[in-house]
Amino acid sequence: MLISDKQLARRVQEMSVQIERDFKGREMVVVSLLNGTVLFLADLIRHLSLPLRLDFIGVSSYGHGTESGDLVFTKELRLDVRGRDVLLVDDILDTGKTIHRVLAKLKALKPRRIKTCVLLDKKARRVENVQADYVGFEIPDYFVVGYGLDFAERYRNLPFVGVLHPKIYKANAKTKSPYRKKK
Ligand SMILES: O=P(O)(O)OC[C@H]1O[C@H](OP(=O)(O)OP(=O)(O)O)[C@H](O)[C@@H]1O
Ligand code: HPA
Repeated sequence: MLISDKQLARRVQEMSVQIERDFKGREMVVVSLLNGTVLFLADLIRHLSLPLRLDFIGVSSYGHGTESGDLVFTKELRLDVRGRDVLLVDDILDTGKTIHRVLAKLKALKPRRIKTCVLLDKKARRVENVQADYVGFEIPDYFVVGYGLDFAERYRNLPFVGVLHPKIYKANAKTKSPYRKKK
């Protein structure tokens, strides 16, 4: 275990206080990235008493491995963010490729401002020059799972953040993809 459920709860509450302060007086649009943000997002927004709208972008690049691959958008944003204050939420900032691409997409929609919020920041593997405005925890270079984060779509339901033992992903390298084949 790297981060306990109690540590997560405390930090998420602290992050919400910071966000409330910065977004006061404006209705924000929370844009959350699927699928990894499910638990973090649910805990974060229940602490926010500001008016907000919520939408999702589906984006995936890790598939059933531990390395970033081609980025695939699985769901597009439906809300209009032009002139709006956007809070972009993701579970982890790792290489930075996901947030970098999503930020470019969002900026093209002309919001008033975009603030980024991530639960975990793994600086060691960064390849894109991106930083988040709100960070829950900086973590070392481990492949982590739990509290929404997966390995091959498993472990998202763990209530804590844990480090995946390398023997799990090494053994899994030869196993079948969990995804449906494209027709
Ligand atoms: O900074 P990066 O190296 O781009 O990695 C971060 C992204 O990787 C994970 O998504 P993934 O592709 O695993 O999809 P998921 O959210 O469905 O798990 C995670 O949820 C982030 O969105
Ligand atoms: O460490 C990680 N764990 C799960 N998903 C991820 N996506 C990027 N880095 C990670």
